[in-house]
Amino acid sequence: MAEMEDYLERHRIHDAPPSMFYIPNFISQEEETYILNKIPPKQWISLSHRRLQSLPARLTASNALIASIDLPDWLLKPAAQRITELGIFKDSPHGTVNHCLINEYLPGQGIMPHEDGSAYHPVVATVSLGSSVVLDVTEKANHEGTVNSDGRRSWRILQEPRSLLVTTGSAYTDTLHGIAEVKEDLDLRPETVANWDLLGNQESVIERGGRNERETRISLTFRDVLKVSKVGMKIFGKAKT
Ligand SMILES: O=C(O)CCC(=O)C(=O)O
Ligand SMILES: [Fe+2]
Repeated sequence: MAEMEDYLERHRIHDAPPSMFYIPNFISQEEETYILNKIPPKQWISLSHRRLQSLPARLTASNALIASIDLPDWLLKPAAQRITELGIFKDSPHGTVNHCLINEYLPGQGIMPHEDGSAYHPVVATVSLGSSVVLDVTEKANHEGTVNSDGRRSWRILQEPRSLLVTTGSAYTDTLHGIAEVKEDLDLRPETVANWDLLGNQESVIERGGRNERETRISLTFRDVLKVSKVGMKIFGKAKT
């Protein structure tokens, strides 16, 4: 247990709001290919700037997960299981993750700055697949000693394929996160990338002159939805008896 805490602590992004953790190569290339091949090709919900899947089900209007089924095995093993082993969900209502949002971004696509909100226990674990991308994190409130022209501090997190990003604490509650709609991320260097020291492959960023040409990226965002109703299951059970 203490070992796992040390492990996580070594992956803390010091130059970011508390608390964010970045683990490169969280899954292997084989595991990445396995997951990508398992994503159901016909269940995408198309939005104007990306497409997504909500597993095991979409949340209701009141943010409840009505789940008669659990997350599928291909999300549980290895990804969700390994995330739970980190201990980051030990204080969450269900002690583990029960929901995964899958987002797909083509080059030039992104997501507007937003917060994930109160439907979830305030921990999100994001596995990145396929392409590197910069996540922009901006504090919500104005703050003294700022660097942004509008008076809010911001940080750039480079998420490499197969990495894990954990967002919790005030990073979850007091910041917005978004992905710019650009085909390449520019000016990536130790001074501009908050998690530079934790990257798995700094060399490839340097070799490309600090440019990241985006390819198709798929993110898996694992969370614990607070409100879970097994009503679907119960009705089914009743009907059978
Ligand atoms: O793709 C990502 O890394 C971010 C996705 C996200 O912010 C969300 O699903 O709420
Ligand atoms: Fe989000």
